[in-house]
Amino acid sequence: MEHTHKQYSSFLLTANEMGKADQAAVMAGVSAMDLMAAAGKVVVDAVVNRWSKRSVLVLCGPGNNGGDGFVVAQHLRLIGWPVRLAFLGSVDTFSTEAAHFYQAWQGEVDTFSTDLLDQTELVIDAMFGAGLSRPLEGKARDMVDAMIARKIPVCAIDVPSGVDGTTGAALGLVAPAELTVTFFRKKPGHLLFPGRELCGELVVADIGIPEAVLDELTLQTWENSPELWYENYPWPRLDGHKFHRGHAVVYGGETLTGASRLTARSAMRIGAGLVTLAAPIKAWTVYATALTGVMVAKLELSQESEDFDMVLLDPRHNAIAVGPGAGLAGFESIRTRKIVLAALVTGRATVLDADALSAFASDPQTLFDGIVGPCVMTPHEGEFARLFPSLNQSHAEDKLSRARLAAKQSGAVVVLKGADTVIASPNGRVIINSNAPAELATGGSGDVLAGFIVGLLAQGLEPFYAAAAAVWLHGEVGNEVGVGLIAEDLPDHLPKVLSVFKRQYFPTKK
Ligand SMILES: NC(=O)C1=CN([C@@H]2O[C@H](COP(=O)(O)OP(=O)(O)OC[C@H]3O[C@@H](n4cnc5c(N)ncnc54)[C@H](OP(=O)(O)O)[C@@H]3O)[C@@H](O)[C@H]2O)[C@@H](O)CC1
Ligand SMILES: Nc1ncnc2c1ncn2[C@@H]1O[C@H](COP(=O)(O)OP(=O)(O)O)[C@@H](O)[C@H]1O
Ligand SMILES: [K+]
Repeated sequence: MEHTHKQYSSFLLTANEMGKADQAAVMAGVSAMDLMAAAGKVVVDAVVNRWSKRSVLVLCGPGNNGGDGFVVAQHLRLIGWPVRLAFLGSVDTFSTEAAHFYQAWQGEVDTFSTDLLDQTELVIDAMFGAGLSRPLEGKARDMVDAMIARKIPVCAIDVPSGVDGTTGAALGLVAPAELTVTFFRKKPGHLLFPGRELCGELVVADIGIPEAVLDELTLQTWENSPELWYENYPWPRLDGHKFHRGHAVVYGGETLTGASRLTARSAMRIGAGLVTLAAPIKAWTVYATALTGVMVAKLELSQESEDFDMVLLDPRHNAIAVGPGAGLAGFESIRTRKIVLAALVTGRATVLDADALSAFASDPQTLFDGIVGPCVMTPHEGEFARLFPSLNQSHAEDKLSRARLAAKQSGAVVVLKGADTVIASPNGRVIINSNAPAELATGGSGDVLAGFIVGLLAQGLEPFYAAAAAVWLHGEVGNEVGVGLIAEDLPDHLPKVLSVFKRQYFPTKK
């Protein structure tokens, strides 16, 4: 992925990177004073946009987040809003800019006391932003406790105080905001749970930091957006035929046959020229009766993995998916492992999902050693914990770092699924997905995702983009179907989503 200008809007900045962007802006001649003034001003714009005039309490912390709060308080006061301000810190330790806006504030400065909430209709949370280093304590904690109990609407500056902007973790107690206004670019913590939910509506505002400062940063984190991959999206060639669109092979298990059928249908829907489902002989009739456009290959009981090798002998079979319904009970687990290793050894693009991952729970290294070509693994948190026990959720690492480390450790693109799916490449690049609705939390929707990915791989999209595009389209289809969604709906609503995507990004394409 090149750092082209077009991709900049989906960059996400960690606290450290935001600090560097800030410094680079100052080096480029923008004054830190102007940045703080602009930050306060855009918060006021967002507040006025959302709420009518009402009595406001601005809670200012000891750092620059608190400095922003002083700017907000003064602006609101000047336009006639009833404003009170409480300050948790000392002007002596304020930065020059924050001290300047402290002096400019024309009202009273109260100390933190929960009594101040009595007549308050809106709180501006300017306690802590990017500089938060430990959970809130003492008066700040008491205040947050009372804000939560009284359910007073909150507008947070940069992040709700207590949320780590880089990881989305809540460092202790946090008052959820209805509106969060952040500056220049989103931060990963605005998209990762629980941060995403605690932010409420998120507004990203320009405060005068020049876009060019991004050139000086080595950025590796993006929000998923077609901006990142639409130029590579594999539309059919006008003069093409089906073999130009790839041939995906999906392994089907013996018992839960629906899973791999969903995968195969989804691979066809997203445009694979051909899809073959390779099924054990015992279940072959089920597959052969249920599938029409998808071809069904028969694997003899005595030599299943050899038969699978035979299917893969055809060099046109260029992408493989193993996992959905593959089977883990007793002997099935050994068979699933063999099928996975047979797929990987071909060096062809492979998607490993569900049972293909769990089958290696006792020996993940054998799986990682087998990865010699392009590979995408799509674990949910449970599968992830089995495969990467040292990185599981009970450890301190955040979702972004866990996915990144897992990709590095395994050599595969790792799609760590959930409401905030993270797509990580072994070279450190990471994409956070943000468009998926909760309705996708239904049996079989992961099987569909595996099908979308293998279908895009078959059409030649590189694994990181294929995973990102599939996850985004999966989210869009989820939104298109909406409430009442079942997994079966997803592939069949894809054409509508694809045509909207095509019209928007390729308005002149036939
Ligand atoms: N482009 C930009 O970047 C711009 C950034 N801007 C704004 O600056 C904000 C970042 O400011 P910041 O770096 O001063 O950090 P901030 O969040 O105010 O807190 C740091 C202070 O809190 C303290 N402290 C930490 N945790 C604590 C705790 N639990 N309990 C008590 N104290 C605690 C910490 O003390 P320490 O941990 O060092 O002891 C330190 O004194 C950013 O979010 C945005 O709003 C804008 O002005 C415009 C341009
Ligand atoms: N709360 C949620 N919001 C958005 N997407 C979700 C949510 N929960 C799950 N998903 C998505 O739904 C899919 C579920 O996949 P998975 O857990 O493998 O289910 P299955 O094995 O039943 O197919 C994943 O793509 C995941 O990211
Ligand atoms: K804040």
